[in-house]
Amino acid sequence: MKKYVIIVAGGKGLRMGSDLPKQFLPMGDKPVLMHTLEVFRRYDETLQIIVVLPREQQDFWKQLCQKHSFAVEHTLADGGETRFHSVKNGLALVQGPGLVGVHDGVRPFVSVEVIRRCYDLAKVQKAVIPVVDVVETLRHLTDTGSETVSRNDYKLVQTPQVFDVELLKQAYAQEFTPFFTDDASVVEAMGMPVYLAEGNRENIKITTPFDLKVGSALL
Ligand SMILES: Nc1ccn([C@@H]2O[C@H](COP(=O)(O)OP(=O)(O)OP(=O)(O)O)[C@@H](O)[C@H]2O)c(=O)n1
Ligand SMILES: C[C@](O)(CO)[C@H](O)COP(=O)(O)O
Repeated sequence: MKKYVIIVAGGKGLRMGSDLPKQFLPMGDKPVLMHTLEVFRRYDETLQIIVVLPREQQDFWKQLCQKHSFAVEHTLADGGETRFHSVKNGLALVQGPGLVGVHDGVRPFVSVEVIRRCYDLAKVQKAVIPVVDVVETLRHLTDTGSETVSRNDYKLVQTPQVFDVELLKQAYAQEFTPFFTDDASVVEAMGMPVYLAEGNRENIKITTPFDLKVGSALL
């Protein structure tokens, strides 16, 4: 069965507040995005990797790849206005049946085991996402204040989110709404169930300078 991953790195990184887009920030000996691609290549030599980057950053990325002698084969797609539009641009390069994962370029600490688990389960379940437990107490904001809710009723959602190709293409043909904050929400909007798999706690999304410090410690 043919397998693809769309690695989205088309955002602005506003919360990082750095001049250099966060996917290119160095972590250890190489940029964040290279770490991410390497985990997926370790998972599967034959996986077709599609990286989504803003068009104006693509030449810079190619220069970085040369500088680091980065040999993980991939194709490039143009970033879009939102994550939804970036995924849609990547999906346009996916031809033929199979499984397609969507992964945030700024989640370099996903484990090979979690990637494998999600792709393996998706062969049967068609739509699989990695999740982890909430480890802190959660409060819900109400009109009058706030109230404790049961954390056992919630999960934190990670990527890669893996789908049957046809299903994800159908889902992404829908009109965009701001409610679509991940790929599962897009698939669910068609009335399709999403299967939860165990993620890994280190699989953080590098969003703020603090996350970058945590990431450097995790290397
Ligand atoms: N138009 C967009 C917006 C986001 N992303 C990607 O989606 C992932 C998760 O988004 P987030 O961490 O929020 O990245 P940014 O949107 O870049 O960050 P911010 O919200 O702080 O600007 C990132 O890999 C980001 O590059 C994307 O490909 N295209
Ligand atoms: C897809 C995601 O990483 C799952 O947790 C998350 O929803 C991305 O949100 P962002 O606002 O685009 O960072």
